[in-house]
Amino acid sequence: FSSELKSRSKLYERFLGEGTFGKVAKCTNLSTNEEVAIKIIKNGFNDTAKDEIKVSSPPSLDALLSLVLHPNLN
Ligand SMILES: Nc1ncnc2c1ncn2[C@@H]1O[C@H](COP(=O)(O)OP(=O)(O)OP(=O)(O)O)[C@@H](O)[C@H]1O
Repeated sequence: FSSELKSRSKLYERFLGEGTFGKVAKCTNLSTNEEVAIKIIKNGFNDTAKDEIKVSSPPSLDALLSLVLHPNLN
């Protein structure tokens, strides 16, 4: 997959690991020099990947407070 990553201006550096849904590679964004981990999702796991992106987005302060202050919790 390294040629595809290069074409998106990311430099593939090394393989980091493999999970159930895909492989993870360490890359550098050549326009910002930022180091990133890129997960290449296996075919057939598109929906799972979308769920994972939702989970990794930080919740808002309001969302966290609504959990802490929920009337059913002591
Ligand atoms: N941001 C990261 N930095 C360094 N290594 C990472 C990073 N993300 C993933 N890895 C490596 O890639 C491996 C696979 O990650 P991935 O998220 O695909 O699977 P997992 O969460 O370990 O397991 P599963 O897919 O079963 O949930 C990890 O075990 C880890 O070694």
